[in-house]
Amino acid sequence: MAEPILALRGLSKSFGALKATDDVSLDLRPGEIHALIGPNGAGKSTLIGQIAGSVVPDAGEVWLGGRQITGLSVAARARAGLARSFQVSSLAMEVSARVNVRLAAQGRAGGTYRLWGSASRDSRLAAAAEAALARVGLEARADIPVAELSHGERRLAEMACALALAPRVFLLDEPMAGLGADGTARLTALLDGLRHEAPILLVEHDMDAVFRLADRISVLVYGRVILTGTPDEIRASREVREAYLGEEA
Ligand SMILES: Nc1ncnc2c1ncn2[C@@H]1O[C@H](COP(=O)(O)OP(=O)(O)OP(=O)(O)O)[C@@H](O)[C@H]1O
Repeated sequence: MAEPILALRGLSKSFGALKATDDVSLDLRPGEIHALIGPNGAGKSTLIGQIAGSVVPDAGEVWLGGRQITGLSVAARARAGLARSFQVSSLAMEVSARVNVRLAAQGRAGGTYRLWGSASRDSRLAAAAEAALARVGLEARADIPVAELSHGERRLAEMACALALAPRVFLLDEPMAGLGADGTARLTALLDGLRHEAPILLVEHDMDAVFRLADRISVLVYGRVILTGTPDEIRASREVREAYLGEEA
């Protein structure tokens, strides 16, 4: 079996007496979409925070490509190849998607704004930005201020920013939230192809999207992974149905 690109080992985080995540271990393998599902308050966002570096775990380790990154800052993890997006919009609203995506590409290449970037470097970054915009299908809307884009288009612009980072892993926290049927269909098609560029850890409440996209699903309940399996295995589990899926399964 392929080595995992992202490996979580025994991640725990308590807030006072509440164990938000409790000894969570899971792997993200090359080419896969691994969905993390669970009821409200199960600890999904806390887990994503521990992976991305915004939440400091009480115990446990995060490994990326065979390197332990548990002690690294959010920025250092992003540079190491973790692209987190969604839930909180990170786009600059007053400028275009193209400018946002170019800034993301520039951040990846050299940190902050540089006045005198070399011409070849600039054209490389511009090409990376154009490729990302094309990949999400936003070329025709790329010069409109983000504030004037639809909600679904903003999600695609955020994905283009993440793509411009050429990440090793995508961490997506409820990307379908607030999208209509068209937006969900567009984003589902995009994510479906994206898994081959970098594997995706997907936190999502939209069960149709999860069961359509996921290669494997982990079910988190009260901070613990009660089962990891294929969509069919998750559907067939009585424990999961009782704990979470109810009549939806
Ligand atoms: N900073 C914090 N301080 C105190 N409690 C917190 C904090 N962050 C999260 N919690 C609590 O930890 C538990 C897990 O929350 P978390 O947001 O990780 O769950 P979730 O599975 O992402 O939920 P949802 O599906 O509603 O987004 C909840 O009971 C929440 O109230």
